Amino acid sequence: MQQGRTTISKFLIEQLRGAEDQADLAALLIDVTAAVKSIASMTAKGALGGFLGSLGTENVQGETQKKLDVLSNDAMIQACEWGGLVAGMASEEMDDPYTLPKEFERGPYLLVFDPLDGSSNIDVNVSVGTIFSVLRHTKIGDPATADYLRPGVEQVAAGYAIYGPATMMVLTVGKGTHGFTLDREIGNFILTHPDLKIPEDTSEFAINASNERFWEPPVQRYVAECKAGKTGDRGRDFNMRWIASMVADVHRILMRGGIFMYPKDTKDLSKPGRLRLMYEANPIGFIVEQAGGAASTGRARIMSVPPTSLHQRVPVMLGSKNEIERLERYHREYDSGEDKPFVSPLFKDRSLYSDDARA
Ligand SMILES: O=P(O)(O)OC[C@H]1O[C@](O)(COP(=O)(O)O)[C@@H](O)[C@@H]1O
Ligand SMILES: [Mg+2]
Ligand SMILES: [Mg+2]
Repeated sequence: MQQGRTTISKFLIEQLRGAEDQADLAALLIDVTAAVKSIASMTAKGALGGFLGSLGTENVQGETQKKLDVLSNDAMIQACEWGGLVAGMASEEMDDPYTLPKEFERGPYLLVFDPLDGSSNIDVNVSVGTIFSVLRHTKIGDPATADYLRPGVEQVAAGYAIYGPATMMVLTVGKGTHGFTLDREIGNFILTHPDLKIPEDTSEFAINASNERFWEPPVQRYVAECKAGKTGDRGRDFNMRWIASMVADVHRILMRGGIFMYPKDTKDLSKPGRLRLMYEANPIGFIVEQAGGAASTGRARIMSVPPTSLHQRVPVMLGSKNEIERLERYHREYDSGEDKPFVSPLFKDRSLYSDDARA
């Protein structure tokens, strides 16, 4: 290894010095990096690996599973089940929590993960990722589902890997958010982006605009104002991006600011959002907050939402603080009936609500 480079293990030992069960937590995170390396190698092989395509099975949320969803899930389990560091694991791809085989010692942590985030992108060779969250398990014996249902504020660590042109891991143990890049020649993650900070202001937003007609009015108001740019209330132009891999959108936000929204919509009233609280919103929320950003449902801090089920969905708005605060204000004004009837700034002069129209 070259002199002066900080490996992920060295970094973790330093960050966790003095913390409870520090060696165990560092060891668990290193096990996660082993899974990430094997997922990175599968995704990098693309069509040559025979890993692309669907399996023809569905996960608990009724989504068709890709081969790589299941292989990535297996990679996480294999890397983390044997070391005596976790008491159990739960994932997007498993209906119920995973119970460790009898022969493995139980450890002090619960690991919750989305093994492959953005997997609809895998067949088109666009960046995907893995998201994980670590909670403490204090009880004796194998955890029940209820033991996993803890709010995001109780996470002791969280992170994601992004399988892009470079494979990176971004993580937090509650002392800032830090990024590591996989050096494939030595097979190790090297600290390349210490202490990431999301700027408080931004002119870039990410949302799947095809759902616009299903959004609530505060989100419609926010996006319409961004789209109106210089000609509207915001007085400046905004840029929009949507990768459809949350990790990739969030990674951009950590690198240069911005906000990401997957709000509640009325497309399917049984779902209060698209993203899952336990293994998408909470870990990413922790990372974003530790980088100085904010993560909200529009009405509450994501990490304060009490989980009621393992695969619970939640509205997500996160990134540059001042924009998230604005979105929360729009929700408050809407809920209290304080805001004026929403009119797209694009049509202000011609709308029924404009002074001209009323005259
Ligand atoms: O296809 P849509 O509706 O734009 O949703 C995209 C969102 O869904 C997700 O792909 C959900 O994650 P999974 O791929 O793990 O199910 C996010 O990564 C992404 O932001
Ligand atoms: Mg996901
Ligand atoms: Mg997934």
